[in-house]
Amino acid sequence: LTRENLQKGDWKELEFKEYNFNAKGQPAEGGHLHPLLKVRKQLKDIFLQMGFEEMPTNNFVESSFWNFDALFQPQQHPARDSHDTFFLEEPSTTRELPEDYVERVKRVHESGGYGSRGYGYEWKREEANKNLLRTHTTAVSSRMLKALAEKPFAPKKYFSIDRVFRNEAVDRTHLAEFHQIEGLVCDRGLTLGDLIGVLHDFFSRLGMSKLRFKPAYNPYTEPSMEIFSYHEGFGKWVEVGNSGMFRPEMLLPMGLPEDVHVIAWGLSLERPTMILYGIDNIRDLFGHKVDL
Ligand SMILES: COC[C@@H]1[C@H](c2ccc(C#Cc3ccccc3)cc2)[C@@H]2CN(C(=O)Nc3ccc(OC4CC4)cc3)C[C@@H](O)[C@@H](O)CN12
Repeated sequence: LTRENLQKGDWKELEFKEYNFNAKGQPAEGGHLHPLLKVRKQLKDIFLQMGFEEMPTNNFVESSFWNFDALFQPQQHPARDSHDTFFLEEPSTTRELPEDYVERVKRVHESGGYGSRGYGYEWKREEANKNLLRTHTTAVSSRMLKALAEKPFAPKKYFSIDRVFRNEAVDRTHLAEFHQIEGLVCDRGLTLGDLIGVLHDFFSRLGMSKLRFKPAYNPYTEPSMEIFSYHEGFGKWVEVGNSGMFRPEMLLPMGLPEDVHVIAWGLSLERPTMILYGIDNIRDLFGHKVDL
């Protein structure tokens, strides 16, 4: 059969096989939910069962003020460098900030207060005004805690699961973005023991009952702890997250009562998903088809 004799209509002379309408068709491939979304739902259900409320995380763009300054993260901290953070060209600066609160944040960075020595550097407003892609969902936590401080105090339990962006070299296990999971409990008189207790409760619901804690450092939490869990499958201890108590230099400028403490912890969505689904290249989570 060539294009010419097809066009000429010679096909009419040809013998065609009868159609067999009883032949079975190709089995249709069923769809399937993306592994990340299944693990996200599983974690959201755990938080809801523990009585946590979800925080509104639908703003990927954030100001350096809420992402760093409000968390008492100093302006010269390496994480605030463009090597680690995606700053926006347009709109490059944030429209408005709560001026009275900004004044208290400036002061606590420069000269401390509330029992803190501060950092003793000249804090710059233009640095705080810079817009960026949020580097952690802790930026949302700071907004929520400030909002809490504006009302008569009532204890709260919040969580968030959403995308965060880091200007990092991408490789087999790192992309420029990942999903951070964060939980926090805000109440009077909370202690490190309460943090350890809520971590045991949370991670046991993920099947991780043996936990170990290691002292760590975050600019916005003191004390801080890395969280490890014994993974039966691998027969070794796996780092499953980070945690701590937000510093007074973060909470008191917001206007929260002095006896109110906040315990918080975080982990990623990709790590557990890759382990639970045996995916060893993070690129198999995004982009092309995942062969399950
Ligand atoms: C730059 O990325 C950091 C990311 C991500 C992370 C780390 C810290 C936080 C945080 C926090 C925080 C601390 C204090 C107060 C508020 C938030 C959030 C995400 C994971 C956190 N990690 C992580 O998710 N590990 C993990 C979690 C669950 C899991 O479950 C498996 C079924 C068994 C397995 C592993 C720990 C490491 O993977 C770490 O190397 C990578 N971390």
